[in-house]
Amino acid sequence: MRTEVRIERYADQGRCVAHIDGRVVFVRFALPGELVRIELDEPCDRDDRFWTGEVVEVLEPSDDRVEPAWPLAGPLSQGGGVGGADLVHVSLPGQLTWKAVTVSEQMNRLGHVDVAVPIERMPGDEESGGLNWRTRIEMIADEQGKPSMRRRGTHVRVPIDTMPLATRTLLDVAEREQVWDGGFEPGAQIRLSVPEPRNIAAHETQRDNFAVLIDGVLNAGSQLLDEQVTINGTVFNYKVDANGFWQIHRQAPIALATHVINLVNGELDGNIAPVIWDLYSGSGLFTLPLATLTGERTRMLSVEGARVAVKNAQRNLRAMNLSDVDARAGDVSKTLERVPAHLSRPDAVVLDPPRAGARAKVCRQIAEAGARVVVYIACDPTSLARDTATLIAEGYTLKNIRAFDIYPMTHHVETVALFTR
Ligand SMILES: C[S@@+](CC[C@H](N)C(=O)[O-])C[C@H]1O[C@@H](n2cnc3c(N)ncnc32)[C@H](O)[C@@H]1O
Repeated sequence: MRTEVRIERYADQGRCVAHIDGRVVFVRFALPGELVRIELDEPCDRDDRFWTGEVVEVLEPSDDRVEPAWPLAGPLSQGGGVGGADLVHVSLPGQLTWKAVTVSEQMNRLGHVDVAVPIERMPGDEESGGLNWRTRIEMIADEQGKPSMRRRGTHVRVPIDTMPLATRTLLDVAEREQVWDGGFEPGAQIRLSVPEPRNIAAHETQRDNFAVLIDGVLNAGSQLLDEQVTINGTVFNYKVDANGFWQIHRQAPIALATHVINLVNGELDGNIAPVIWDLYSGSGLFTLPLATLTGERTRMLSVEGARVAVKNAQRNLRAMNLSDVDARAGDVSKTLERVPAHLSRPDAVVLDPPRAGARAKVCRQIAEAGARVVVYIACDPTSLARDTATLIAEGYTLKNIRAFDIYPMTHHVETVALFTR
């Protein structure tokens, strides 16, 4: 069913809100203030609490509207529908406004704090129009064995021969490894991971620093990738599993780790022997700089659920002779129930949980351990806002909050919040 609506405001998941006869409709590819014709998703029953739909025609456009730079990810009615870039119809400044409003709204609604959270763009993104930032991409092989993406609301797989959000280095590797030519098992998951070269000389001798994984199994390149991150002038080298977690935007590891270190150092106030926890620590992106760039005799506990990532974190720590870090594999909440005495009273806690957030139990465990400083890195502002309410109830104050646009063209945003008590 098609109908005309006036778009009111931003909602979640890259959608906006409109109303039809008092009923909420979540609309894809819309912008506040616009008058648009939408196609409602079927089924839309009288008893539904809300409906969803997508813009098919823009009658009165917003100033923030642009032609999609990647039409395949745009609206279905314009031949798009493959997902992966739900703000592709929004100008780059408009994307920052969208994210700033949604983060502030969530912090207000669920965290009960009134803060403006401007969003900071990553270096290079303006020049590349919000494209060419992903160091990791995933696709599915279609019936002909070619890389493809599924068109929303259908079983149709659209073959693709490029990925505009991928870095130029990744696209070069894909070309060289003839990934776009196909030859994969239909239905297979194809994942490419290509570290961003930070050092041109090293890059030339590191032609195998990439991975093509098919259904999680290495098909070409290396299982163990070399990532390099420079933080406040110090170079850190990381071994990372090609299947494991690593920040996707080519600039995110630098921007996030630098900000985290600066926040922690700003709060430790010259403490030369602090105890620091790094929770949800992955391969040690924050652990290594926290262990070396804070106090002279910093002692640390890091906790990560993925065993392979912990093995790599331990390898990364050994390579830097960092013996004062107890890098543990396990669930964060369970591990925090049995922390060795010398690490049990942290001065600062850094946590970077998955999308669902740390949840109330972990926030309370952090508070009970007596941490004065908490640095929370969040990929979902809704979870951050919920956990903010718990931390505030535990006596913390939100002292600083910044957000980073490490997912251009999508509604996703990374927020870093500093709490003190
Ligand atoms: C957003 S990533 C952050 C990793 C790391 N800080 C980084 O930036 O590279 C979240 C990590 O939490 C881990 N994780 C998820 N749930 C967990 C849990 N309940 N206990 C421990 N680790 C968990 C995941 O395996 C993942 O590595």
